[in-house]
Amino acid sequence: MSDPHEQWLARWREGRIGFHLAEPHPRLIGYWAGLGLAQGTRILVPLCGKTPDMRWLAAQGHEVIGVELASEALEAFVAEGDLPVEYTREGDFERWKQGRITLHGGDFFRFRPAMAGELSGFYDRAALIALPPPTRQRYALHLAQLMPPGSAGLLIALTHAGGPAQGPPYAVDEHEVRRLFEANFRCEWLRSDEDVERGMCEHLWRLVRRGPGQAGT
Ligand SMILES: C[S@@+](CC[C@H](N)C(=O)[O-])C[C@H]1O[C@@H](n2cnc3c(N)ncnc32)[C@H](O)[C@@H]1O
Repeated sequence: MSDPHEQWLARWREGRIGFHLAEPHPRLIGYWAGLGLAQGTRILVPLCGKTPDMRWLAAQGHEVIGVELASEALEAFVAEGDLPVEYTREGDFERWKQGRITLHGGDFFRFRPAMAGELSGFYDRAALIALPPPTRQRYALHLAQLMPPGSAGLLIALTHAGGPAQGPPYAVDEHEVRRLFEANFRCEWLRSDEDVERGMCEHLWRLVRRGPGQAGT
């Protein structure tokens, strides 16, 4: 079974979702306000799974746009919410809308700017680091296509204590974050946190989308 999409769908079917956290991520709670994004602005959560981070963002007054391959994850997410759900299909994508949260079920790389609407921010936890090396370059470019100049986001990357290891999660160090994103985003490292038990270190970044003519150095 080498199809990466099928591998993720199988994980969801079989409940192998150790990456899922029941509570909003502490770094999201601690650092989101620092981006200065107003209430009502629209935030993209790529490869969202069923993370409660989306409900936390909606509770801050944002419109939230999640994109996820596994419908199972998105069905589980809306089932945990209290508000009524509107379900539609559009081309390759299924769509669930619940309050301020709209979930697009399908391949992130087929998700187009017109489907997202005017985005102001993004939040990536366990999205970039879920992808193998060649796909990460594609991801960084696709994110840049979706995010307009001046928009900003948080990225949580990760390294393994013992050096590179097979993923997911894949190790993505500072050098790689800058190599992938610097051309289109100003990258600012915010902090690193070691998780001794898991032998990993999480790195928090703020990324700001550059405008035309502001290419990275
Ligand atoms: C490690 S999980 C992280 C989920 C979520 N961000 C979280 O913090 O719980 C990565 C997710 O990406 C989804 N995924 C993988 N490839 C994808 C793609 N091409 N398009 C959309 N979702 C994808 C998987 O199904 C999985 O739910």
